[in-house]
Amino acid sequence: MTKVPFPKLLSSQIAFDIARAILDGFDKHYRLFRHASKTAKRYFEIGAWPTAQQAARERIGYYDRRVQECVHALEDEYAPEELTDAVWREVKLHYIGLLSHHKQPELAETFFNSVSCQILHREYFNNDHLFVRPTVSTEYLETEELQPTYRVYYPAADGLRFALKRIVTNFQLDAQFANLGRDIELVEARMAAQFGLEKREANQQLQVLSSLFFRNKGAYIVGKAINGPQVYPFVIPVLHNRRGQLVLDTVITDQETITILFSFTRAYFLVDMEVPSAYVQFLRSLMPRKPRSEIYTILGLQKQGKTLFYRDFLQHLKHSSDDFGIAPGIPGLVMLVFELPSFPYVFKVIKDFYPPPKETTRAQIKEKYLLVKHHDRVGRMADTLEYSNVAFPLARFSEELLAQLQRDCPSQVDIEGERIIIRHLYIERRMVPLNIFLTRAEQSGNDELVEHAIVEYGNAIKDLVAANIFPGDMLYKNFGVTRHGRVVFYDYDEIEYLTDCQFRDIPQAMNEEDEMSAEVWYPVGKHDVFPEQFESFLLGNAKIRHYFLKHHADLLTRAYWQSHKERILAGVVEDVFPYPQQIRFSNQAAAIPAVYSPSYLENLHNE
Ligand SMILES: Nc1ncnc2c1ncn2[C@@H]1O[C@H](COP(=O)(O)OP(=O)(O)OP(=O)(O)O)[C@@H](O)[C@H]1O
Repeated sequence: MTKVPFPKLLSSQIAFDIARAILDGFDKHYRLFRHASKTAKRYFEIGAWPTAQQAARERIGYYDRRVQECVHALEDEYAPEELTDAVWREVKLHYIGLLSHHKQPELAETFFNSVSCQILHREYFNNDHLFVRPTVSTEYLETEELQPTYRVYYPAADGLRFALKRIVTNFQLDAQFANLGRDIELVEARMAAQFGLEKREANQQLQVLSSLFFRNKGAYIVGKAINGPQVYPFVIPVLHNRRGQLVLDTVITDQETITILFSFTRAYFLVDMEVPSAYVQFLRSLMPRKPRSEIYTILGLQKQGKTLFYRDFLQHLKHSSDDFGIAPGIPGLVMLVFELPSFPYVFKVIKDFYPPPKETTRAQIKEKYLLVKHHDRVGRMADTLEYSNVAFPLARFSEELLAQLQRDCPSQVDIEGERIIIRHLYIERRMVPLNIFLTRAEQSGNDELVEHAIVEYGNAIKDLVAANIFPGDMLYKNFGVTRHGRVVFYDYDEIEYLTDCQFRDIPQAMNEEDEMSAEVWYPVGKHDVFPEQFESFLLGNAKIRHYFLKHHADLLTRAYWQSHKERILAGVVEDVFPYPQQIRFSNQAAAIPAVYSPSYLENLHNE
């Protein structure tokens, strides 16, 4: 490709118009995105859970729709020969100019890339034509903003209780609290005990993000307390009680629990943000180990998350020297999974052929992965990033991996000089496969760990059930254990909606021959599930069997599955708590100050 010199003058007539059209496309996208966050507040106030879930799902598709709209508009307006690379360079320069007062420049740059990648040829995918690196700074952007990103409260002036009350009432939720005064006292007591704020340093303050975080049936107040050099993150979940009144359910102060709340295994939050980069910066101060890419993603800005992830990946490649190889564990029948040991993610490529008993197609597998992307992942399904045409350095692929890719996924692999291009892949957080985790725990004689893993495994299945997901294949190899010891499902090709499954008891054998038969002698429909059968393929190991039956024997009964299916069909949206039950105020009588009378506690439990 001949290099076009940097333009001394912007001379293209159409470049400005194209830049303007792309930015208008982005602005429309972000307007609708913010609108969805605003309506989330209303749905929360009135408890319209199914509508809220539906709206959250729809929002995920907004971005691609706006990109397509913009691409079509440009293609309609301009002939391909007008969109030369010289023109596109000027488009980018105009675009940079247009972003100088923009509040979401990083997102607008990504939008520019998404549109450009559909119009330009691959050979122009470089920083002259796209934002391979960010150009417009997001630093201190919010100082120009009308609404501050976070509000500051000074407990020293009027007391912690008053500050907390103002924090909650400033959100102006249009719904009744059951007993806000009582809840505030509970928050105050726990914060005082855990943060030790009674020793007041001159800078003592509470900083609270100005918008609530909505997800499922909860709204979350996110902030931090500052006292001298100490910073204490906190999150206060606001929920509805059984009577539809609002309650402060707890205050989460533990860093790890806060990190899990923002985990890659959960649905995206809806947050009304004028300057998203300022939200990301604030959240990073609460969770310094969480990459910015994951924070953008959990805020529903998943394209930005994907862009940043890819930049981080390229940087990591540059600064590492280990080789890509097959991921440890039992190889998949439909996926070839590989890893770079120094990088905490795995890469999954759909194979070209699937041996029996798999009956599926590439399109069906992609559909299942898409289903998970749009569904509430309830902390139990890993989010995946989907990429097309990813280039890797060929020299860093182990021989075994290269041979397997060429054997199992020939349609997905192209070798271009020193690069190997994979046409389509999913990237997902690396976990320890549960089968490996259990074997290691057993070999080390650590029964507590085996029990923990089995309790978590059953809880993972139960959370999925509550979210209307039947995992299909529940073998341990299809689940992983996260850094925080949580068990998460990651094999989606056999996933079904629970409400599409027929849960059945194994029929009584009519004769001895059937009874003794090693084969299934009764007719089985495509969506039939026989929970009694789980025992034979899950509980071969005596220790695992013991712990499973101790904690999750109900999963082996048809009644369990059927009753949950009926609840979902009746329109019940189950509560799934993204934090431990023990820390809920209603479950923590012991931690409640003695001033509260027993009848007071009783009332609290009844709500
Ligand atoms: N996120 C992950 N972290 C670590 N290892 C993983 C991850 N995802 C998959 N693996 C490894 O790759 C293997 C195959 O992955 P996966 O179960 O997704 O493939 P599959 O082809 O759908 O499997 P199946 O044959 O059960 O349908 C797993 O058994 C596990 O060892």
